[in-house]
Amino acid sequence: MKAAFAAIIGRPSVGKSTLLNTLCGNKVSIVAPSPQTTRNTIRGIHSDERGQIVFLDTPGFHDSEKKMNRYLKENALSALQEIDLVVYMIDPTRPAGVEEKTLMALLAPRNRTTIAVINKSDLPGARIEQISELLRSELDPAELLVLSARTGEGTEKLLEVLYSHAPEGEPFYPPEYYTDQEPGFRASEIIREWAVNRVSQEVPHAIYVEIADMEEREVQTSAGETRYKLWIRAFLVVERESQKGILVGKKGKLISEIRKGARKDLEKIFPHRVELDLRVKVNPKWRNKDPLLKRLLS
Ligand SMILES: Nc1nc2c(ncn2[C@@H]2O[C@H](COP(=O)(O)OP(=O)(O)OP(=O)(O)O)[C@@H](O)[C@H]2O)c(=O)[nH]1
Repeated sequence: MKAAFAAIIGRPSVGKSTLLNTLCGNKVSIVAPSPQTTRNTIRGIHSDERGQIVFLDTPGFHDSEKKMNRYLKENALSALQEIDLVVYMIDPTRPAGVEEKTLMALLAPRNRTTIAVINKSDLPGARIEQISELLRSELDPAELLVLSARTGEGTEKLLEVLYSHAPEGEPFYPPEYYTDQEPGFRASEIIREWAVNRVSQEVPHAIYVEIADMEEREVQTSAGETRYKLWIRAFLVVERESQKGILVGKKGKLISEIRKGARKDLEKIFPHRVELDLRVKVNPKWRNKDPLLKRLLS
């Protein structure tokens, strides 16, 4: 089995998110808050019989050009310490510019395998030959691939190359973290935790969380790009009206605090922005209602 942490690095709009979506699918993958990575967040995971590649978001490299420059100046290469493989993406329809050269100089392989990927091969006007030459002279990557993250052409080959360079090892994350049921359960646990920690006496025991809806929605950014957000509609269910009043709080202050806190934590484990619609409702004596209890405990 192979297992590796890989960073996808490149200038803004080079196609990093598109590539990740193509490689890992858009399905919501939930990640255990595991200590495996400290400075990087997980953007996607690919697992199959070959092993597992965990794609990491390296802070700073993908923000605005301005932020990226500042980041490069501060030379925080330490963000790459935990990484086995670097996928360096380049857009052959744009002039290479200073940023690109700085990035290449920074990434020029030291103890790490760098795979150069020329994206957007489907576009006319892609100067693939010139960019390949530049990559060979400035970066000297272990592999050089041409692909289209959008159409998927060439992306299977990239996976092959990644697995061939990945070190031997057991998967970092068990596949059951990525099943369809799991995200709902984890989401309800996070919301419940925020609620029970904000109330006292008998109220915490009277609360359960019902996830009414959970879906990924496409959103168009102002730049006309497609992003995904996770939309969750959930209920905090209590036994009595008085408990509902406590949870809602004065002018809805408490429920709003719970919602905001839970949302932040949900965004730590889901790869998308989260929108949380959270309400309180009463289900009298739910604890005595056997079928419901069975469902909750099963
Ligand atoms: N034609 C074509 N367009 C692509 C391809 N890959 C990405 N794009 C487009 O390029 C734009 C930027 O893609 P993203 O995946 O958002 O780029 P990104 O690198 O994640 O961008 P940041 O999050 O800003 O760093 C989008 O409009 C994509 O649809 C490709 O292979 N071919």
